[in-house]
Amino acid sequence: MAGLERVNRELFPLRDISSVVQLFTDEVEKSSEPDLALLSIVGGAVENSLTCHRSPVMKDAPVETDDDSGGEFEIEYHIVDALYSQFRSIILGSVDLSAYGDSKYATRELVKKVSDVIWNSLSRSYYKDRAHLQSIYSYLTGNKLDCFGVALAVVAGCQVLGFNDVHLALSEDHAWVVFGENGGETAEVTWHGKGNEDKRGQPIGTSVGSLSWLYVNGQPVICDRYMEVTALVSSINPSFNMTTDIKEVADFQQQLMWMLYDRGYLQRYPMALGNLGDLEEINPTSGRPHCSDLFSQAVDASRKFYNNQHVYPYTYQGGYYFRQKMYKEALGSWANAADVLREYNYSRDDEELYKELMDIANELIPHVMKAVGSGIDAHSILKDPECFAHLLRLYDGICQWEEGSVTPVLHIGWAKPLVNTIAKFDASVRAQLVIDLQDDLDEEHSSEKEDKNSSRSGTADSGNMEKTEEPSKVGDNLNNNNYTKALESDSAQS
Ligand SMILES: FC(F)(F)Cc1cc2c(N3CCN(c4nnc(C(F)(F)F)s4)CC3)ncnc2s1
Repeated sequence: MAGLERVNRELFPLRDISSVVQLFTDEVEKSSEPDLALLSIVGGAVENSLTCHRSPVMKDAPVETDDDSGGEFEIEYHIVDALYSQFRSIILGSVDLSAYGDSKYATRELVKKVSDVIWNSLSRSYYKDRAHLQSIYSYLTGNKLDCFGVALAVVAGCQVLGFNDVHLALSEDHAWVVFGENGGETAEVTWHGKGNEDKRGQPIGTSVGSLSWLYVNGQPVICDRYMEVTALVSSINPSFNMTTDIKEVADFQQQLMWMLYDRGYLQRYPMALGNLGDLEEINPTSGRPHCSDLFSQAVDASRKFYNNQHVYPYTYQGGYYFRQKMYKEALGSWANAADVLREYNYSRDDEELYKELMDIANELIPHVMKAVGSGIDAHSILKDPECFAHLLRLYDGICQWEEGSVTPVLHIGWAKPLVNTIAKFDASVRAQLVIDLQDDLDEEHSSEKEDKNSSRSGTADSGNMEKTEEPSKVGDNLNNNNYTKALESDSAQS
């Protein structure tokens, strides 16, 4: 049954955010499942009308516009109805259901067919990373979708065909679908990254590739219809250009996210909690949890539902602390992010995460060292052994990420900022370092990476190094090898 009959036509034409929020609220509160195609079309229409021909407000100083220069959009019912019918007819017209048996559950062939229908109707060549390509509105009006948008459109297409077992599966940098009687089947439906052959139709690899962050060690966010609405709302993009956001779109997204949050649809979705935290940091909603609570809820959700295998909750949180100049807490979050990495092998599919860690290690931390180096910070980081421990835990986690990986992670570009950073810490702090040598340390080094999923999940927690029967005071050793000379010469230069 076409979703539009049930839509409250009095809301149209949609002229303000509250009417669009009402439409989304009606959809998630109605007895049957929310209609993904309808919501993606409406959300995309609002986003595109406000970001693609507007007078922008500066990203870091959203000005309250008393006139309605910011909020002007008008979405007519007949436009939404036409686009919705167009999507339905594309899907229903291309898929001959009789060819897929009479099972009420989707088959791999059916999922692949829907993916082909979307895939083959995309423009030949366009800049895939551009903003505003995530919605079915973009697909219908511009034949363009980004990687996430293709996956969402496939799930929406399967919903049109009546296969409500097909759901979105999300890692931190990829999307695929689950389907079948108990959702036990998986299938690639979109591409990933640049220059990689797509694997559409194939199940998610169980090979060594599945030890890469890209598939989050078998801990993806498996969506139900409501979490799929959360994913499409979370993918709303308020950017006008690299430096400017459209405040009305951010407000629109924020209000939708709180509506979904109140219904529990962000509870098992760490990145959505992180996105809402970012929005709240920029523009706090009175009476709502503080953004730092949302970042903590994202961390807790990853620990509770995903075996702490997600990295982004810690980098969302670390980024927040960094912006608030809470540098010790930032180092702690970044070290916790690196603890997650230990479980993974670095693979060429993990570039996005590599860039994130490069930025932390080689841009943000040097910035912290400069900021505290000028002595303004009384309880200086540089005299605090726990900060030093966080820093070492961060780098040790990156090293362990590299261990057993076919692709190296670290290179000289990492070593120079590292040496500089360590050199900034007081010698007295470095001398306090006691390395906790586990008895089985040498066995661990010889064991294959496969053991990663076994014993290592209990890695160092807050970096407190306990005394063991054979402590080796690294501080002393530092003074009689060329490592120290490197430190001294380097610090002499800086
Ligand atoms: F589907 C893919 F392939 F696109 C993978 C997904 C990404 C993503 C997301 N993102 C990606 C991470 N992202 C981040 N923004 N800041 C981040 C941090 F580095 F600060 F942690 S991570 C923005 C929102 N937000 C909600 N859901 C998803 S599903």
